[in-house]
Amino acid sequence: MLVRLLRVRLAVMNGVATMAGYLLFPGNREMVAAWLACCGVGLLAAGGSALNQVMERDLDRLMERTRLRPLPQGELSVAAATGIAAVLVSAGIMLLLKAGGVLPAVLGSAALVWYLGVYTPLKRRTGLALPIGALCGAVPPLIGWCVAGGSPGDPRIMVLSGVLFLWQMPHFWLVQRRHRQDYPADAAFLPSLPGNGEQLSPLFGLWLLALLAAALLLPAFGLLNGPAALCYPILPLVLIPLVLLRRERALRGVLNLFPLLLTMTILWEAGF
Ligand code: HEM
Ligand SMILES: CC(C)=CCC/C(C)=C/CC/C(C)=C/COP(=O)(O)OP(=O)(O)O
Repeated sequence: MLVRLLRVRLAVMNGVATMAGYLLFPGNREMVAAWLACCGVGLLAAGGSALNQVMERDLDRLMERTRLRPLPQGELSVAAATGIAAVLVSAGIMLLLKAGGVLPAVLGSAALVWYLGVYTPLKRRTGLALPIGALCGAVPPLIGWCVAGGSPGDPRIMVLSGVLFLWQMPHFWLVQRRHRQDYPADAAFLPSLPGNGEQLSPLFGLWLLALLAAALLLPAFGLLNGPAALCYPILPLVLIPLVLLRRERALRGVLNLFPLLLTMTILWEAGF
């Protein structure tokens, strides 16, 4: 039940993205702080998921994909879910404070407020909620970078956060297409985004090309060198034939792994 409430895989992947930001910063390898940051972000994302489900329990009841979640199923009360979220969010903020001081904790709190206070309400009104919500999803690498000693305005971390920002749109569009029955064109909530027809919309392909171009900025900016930079283009280039062959299930699987595979390349570059 808690796995469904906390969306553990999504929370863990946000922790992985935090590690990518930490390892991208050259030199610093204080791994205790790195792990504290990863766990802090993961706890914040998990707590955010629980509060998001408290706020969306009416919508979750309507969708096939979400109707089995603990609140629509009556497995958990609103008070209990809110209490669990409060513990997780408090713990997450404390871990970020311990990992890197006030700035990471403020960034994490701001991302959480954006997710719950901007993205979640906007979802009911406009499909533009997606790119707006993707801003908070691009914050985890920034948190890792700042914990490692980087400056939040450094172009190098802007490239990595920008890649994660761009990735979130095709990531969600494929989820939405997989559950298209939950997103009818006339949905009173969560208006469908372009690209929800039978075929993948040209917008999906264009957005994926933008993601690939942004991803290739990492070796281009010297953020990846040596063998990691040589092998790295394989990662985004695998996506192109999957789109052309319309292998959506494989495309969704590879795309969902994209943040993990990107982090592993940065881990390789960092000499682990
Ligand atoms: C606006 C941004 C995003 C939206 C709208 C979005 C939407 C979704 C949705 C609807 C699901 C399916 C969840 C379910 O059915 O229970 C999902 C799954 C997932 N998301 Fe996202 N997501 C976003 C950002 C992110 C970010 C930033 C990450 C991590 C870096 C992430 C990682 C994942 C993972 C790992 C899964 C589970 C995939 C699986 O179960 O195989 N997502 N996302
Ligand atoms: C540091 C920190 C807290 C960063 C934020 C990480 C984070 C929670 C990003 C948002 C991910 C997201 C929009 C998930 C989809 O929610 P949804 O409500 O659209 O999914 P649903 O349709 O399955 O309910």
